[in-house]
Amino acid sequence: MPRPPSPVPTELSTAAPQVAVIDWRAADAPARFVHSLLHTGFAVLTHHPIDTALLRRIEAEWDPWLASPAVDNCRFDPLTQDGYVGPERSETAKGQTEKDLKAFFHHYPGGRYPQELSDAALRYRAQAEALAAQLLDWVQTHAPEAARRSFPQPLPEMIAGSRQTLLRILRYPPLRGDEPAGAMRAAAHEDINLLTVLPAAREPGLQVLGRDGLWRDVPGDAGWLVINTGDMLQEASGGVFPSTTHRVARPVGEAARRARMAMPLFLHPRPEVRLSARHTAASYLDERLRELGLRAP
Ligand SMILES: O=C(O)CCC(=O)C(=O)O
Ligand SMILES: [Fe+2]
Repeated sequence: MPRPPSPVPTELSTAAPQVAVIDWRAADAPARFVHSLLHTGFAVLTHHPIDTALLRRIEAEWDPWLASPAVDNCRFDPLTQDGYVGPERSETAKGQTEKDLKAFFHHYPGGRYPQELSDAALRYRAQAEALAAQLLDWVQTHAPEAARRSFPQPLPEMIAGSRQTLLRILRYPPLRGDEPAGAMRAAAHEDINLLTVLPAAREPGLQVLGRDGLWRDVPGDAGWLVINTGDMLQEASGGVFPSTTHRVARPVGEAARRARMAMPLFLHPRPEVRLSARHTAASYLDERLRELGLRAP
């Protein structure tokens, strides 16, 4: 007797959409990329044009630099928003109480850059910015009609000539064991900008919050590129593109003894660009930086 078909497990029928892994060179990459952003806020690209040897070089020189006294010459300036922020001052994500277990350096075009380091991070920045602009074109072309009607101007025009795009080089130090119980490497948060380009870190930890309320690891083999939408794209699209909550989980076991490096590029419009009836890019950023404690209230 043939067996009756087994019922579809409920976990499957209610499963949140998965982050798509897409070959950047494929003819259908733009449409699949935008589809994944719409449904998960994230997409992962393989075979992309960013030089991965350059990324390894940046890790090798910035890992010791971010843990050295040299950072004292380049501390964060709240006016220019660039420079080094140490673990003692690090961000407190919106709605969280513990500081993140991380140190980072912010770089803006024409801004400060450690003179003792090579220009590897600047060369990566140029590559990531060019790719981000291309991906924003993909979003504009394949956005649903409702999002396109909502954009106050075409997305590529919002970034033309922008000097607000931020390169952040992050070092999450090895855990010492005395960290506050609730502290994460990066607590649950959303990014503020339009799109984020994030080369997959060599250490695990990046997780995305699904619509079902479950945390899932973002697929991220070495050499892959993680892209996510930020609050500004959500705002400009009238909520059609979600800005998805993500975090970097606190490591356990062997991984806790290793530092983790990451280098997201946050694509920002020019400050005067209107995102919605309520906000320009500048007013939106200002509100969010105050919440993060990176600008005086
Ligand atoms: O370290 C990572 O992989 C992600 C960092 C991140 O989400 C951020 O800095 O906004
Ligand atoms: Fe983030």
